[in-house]
Amino acid sequence: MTEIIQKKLNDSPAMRWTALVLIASMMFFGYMFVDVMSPIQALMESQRGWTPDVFGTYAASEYIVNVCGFLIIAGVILDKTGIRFTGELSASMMLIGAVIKFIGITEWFQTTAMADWLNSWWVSMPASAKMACFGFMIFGCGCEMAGTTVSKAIAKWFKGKEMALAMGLEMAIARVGVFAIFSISPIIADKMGSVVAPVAFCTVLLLIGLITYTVFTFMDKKLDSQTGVTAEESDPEEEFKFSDLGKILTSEAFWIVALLCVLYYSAIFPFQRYGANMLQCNLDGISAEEASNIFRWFPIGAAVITPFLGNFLDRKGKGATMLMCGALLLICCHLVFAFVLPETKSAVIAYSTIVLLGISFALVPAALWPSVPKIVDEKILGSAYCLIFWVQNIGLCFVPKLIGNILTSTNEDNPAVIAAKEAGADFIPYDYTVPLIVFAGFGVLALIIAIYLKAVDKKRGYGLELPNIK
Ligand SMILES: C[C@H](NC(=O)[C@@H](N)CCCCN)C(=O)O
Repeated sequence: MTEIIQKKLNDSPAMRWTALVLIASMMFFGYMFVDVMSPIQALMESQRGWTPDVFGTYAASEYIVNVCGFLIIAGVILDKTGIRFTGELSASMMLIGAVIKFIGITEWFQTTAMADWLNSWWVSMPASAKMACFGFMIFGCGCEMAGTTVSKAIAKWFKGKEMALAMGLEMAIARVGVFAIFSISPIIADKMGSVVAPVAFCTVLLLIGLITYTVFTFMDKKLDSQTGVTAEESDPEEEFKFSDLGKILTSEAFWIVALLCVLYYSAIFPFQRYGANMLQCNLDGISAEEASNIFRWFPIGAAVITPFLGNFLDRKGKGATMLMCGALLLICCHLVFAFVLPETKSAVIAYSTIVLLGISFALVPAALWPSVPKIVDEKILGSAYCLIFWVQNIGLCFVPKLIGNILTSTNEDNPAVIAAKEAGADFIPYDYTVPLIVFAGFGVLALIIAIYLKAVDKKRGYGLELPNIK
């Protein structure tokens, strides 16, 4: 008897890589929007009165609704409705949030009655900042939900194929987005003479992201029709149930990965906020722009290396070992920044440590996210990713504030800081030793958990050290 083997859409490399480009575009534009204001903080202060404190509140607003439980609901939505609906919902929320933020910072909005009312309470936060925070909260819900949806979509399209490479490429594309917006946001603001222009630009890009994801949903529908997955045919045994959430939360492997994730990323994304200033404080006589130029090799280094490590993971495995190496590198880098750089003030050491940190930022994400499908069932993968993001978001929301407080309190008696403040200097030479030790401390805990994960994997046989390509 002749068996007819039907080729599915994701069996074609061209089709599955096209799908990846479509979904990664949405995340590329999303990550651009996240950091659109970061390089124009000084302009926001002069044009809209956003002090560093206002900026801190604005940055935390991205995560606050997620931390309050939205990501748990997002996981249920993802597992109950699937990647097509959730992706569209996420992209739409990102766009709606962006539009609110755009309106909030326009010249026109500042003249409205609503702005007068917003200015009448919590007066240290200007009306523009309150509206921007509100928009950023909605955007943040969409962006994090999109991040988990994209991981689930890649796991679906690349299972048994180049899954880690695809996840690595998606993250690399997103990091290039951060690099790109750091470079072009000040140029657009300068050319158009307003902080509104870069935000408007990124809002339009988010609309394009919604369109690219919509195109992907048609491809995904076709894939489902080929694999025979339809709403009517779905097996009740295979359907997501609320009790599955309990299964995830009582799984030891889930908590190991979630804790590793929050500890590692707490020493990365919050550090990203202070990194350029830390370099300026530790290298004598360099400008903020020169410090940023050194620092931007960090996301770019990670972007270049992540796909190669993803490819290595697909073919050779060694995921748990990669997590350990990444955490170890992170500790070494933060300790070099804390103790070696202030003594040597060497640009070579600064550059090489930034590149090494970039390698760490490639090793851990490249191994962490593709490991999740190995420890949880596919039907609860969306919820698992969302719950991991939820635990991670708690760190991302509060660690920047913690580091800010530590930086302020450990520099209260610093003569150089006092003198610079008294002189009204633009640049304050902070001593970053204690915040950097705290970052290294997160790394030490992450390393201990990574070692434990490797031992658990050996005992339970999750296959974290095995290649993905079968
Ligand atoms: C894939 C992973 N993304 C995350 O961890 C997000 N929860 C946080 C994104 C931060 C920007 N808002 C990554 O980028 O490695």
